[in-house]
Amino acid sequence: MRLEAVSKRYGRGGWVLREVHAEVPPGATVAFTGGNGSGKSTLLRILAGVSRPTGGAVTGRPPVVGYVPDRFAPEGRLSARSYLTHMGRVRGLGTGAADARARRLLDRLALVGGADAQLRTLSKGNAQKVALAQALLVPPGLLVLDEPWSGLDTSAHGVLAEIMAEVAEAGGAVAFTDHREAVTRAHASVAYAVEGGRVRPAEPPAPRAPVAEAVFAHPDDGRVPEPVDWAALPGVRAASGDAAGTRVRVERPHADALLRTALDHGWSVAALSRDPAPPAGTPTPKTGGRA
Ligand SMILES: Nc1ncnc2c1ncn2[C@@H]1O[C@H](COP(=O)(O)OP(=O)(O)OP(=O)(O)O)[C@@H](O)[C@H]1O
Repeated sequence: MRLEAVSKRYGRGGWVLREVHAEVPPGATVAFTGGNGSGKSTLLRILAGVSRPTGGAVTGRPPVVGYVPDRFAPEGRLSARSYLTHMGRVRGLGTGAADARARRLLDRLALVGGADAQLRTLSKGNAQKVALAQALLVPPGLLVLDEPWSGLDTSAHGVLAEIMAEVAEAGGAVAFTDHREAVTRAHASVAYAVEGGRVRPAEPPAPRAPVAEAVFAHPDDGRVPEPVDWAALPGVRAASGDAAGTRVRVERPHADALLRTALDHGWSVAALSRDPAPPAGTPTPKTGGRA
């Protein structure tokens, strides 16, 4: 997907984006970084197709787009599960398939209050989990995430990183914004800087190193380890919890530092692999169908 000389102004206001050139290729994870008001959200809305550029062209947008806006404040008595099932049907799934997919996603994201929580009762972070689930009901060819880490709890950070990696590994493109350099470096394969409505390629993130995978568990002596924001540590690609413990994929040059951090926080190393298999359950993006 490509933006060519894209410009945007709202009504008769000043130019928010000027002559933007950017590429979001299949399999890439593209970060747009910049200060408040620089135009990042406007750019992501144009990428997602929910806002039209005033000038220029957008080409090659995949047919299935998942979009998570920076703010999602749903109203209403509908439960998260019913809402997602409805949205799944709007996206062309049968009721059974939509419901099953909704429940699996809400389980994976650990929606507090469960799938039957009413939308209007959700906290910011839990509403964001519903927005993310909605974007993934049909595996997207393009996943657009506006400040996706803000508001999410630590365990969801890991799941989000894992989901982004899965979409890219399945050949989809991911575009996201974040203010933090470390997050951009850990998760992006391509980066652009947005400043005053101009967009330029940022210093390319370090080439992707081979990964190792560690599983951290509670020690046998009954001590409770301190929480760690695994996804924010240097080189961490994904972190998630399962029956064995917390599973963290990290670029190999950062593996020793990760182990030190885990041990310093009272975690026990339950397993370590220098050559792990790709993540299970990698979805295949649809190349046709409704967006
Ligand atoms: N719907 C709108 N109508 C008018 N002006 C808007 C609208 N949306 C955004 N703007 C203006 O466009 C500019 C860029 O806003 P945008 O939200 O794209 O920036 P941002 O980089 O995402 O900011 P932040 O990091 O604070 O979310 C701002 O000056 C903002 O006031």
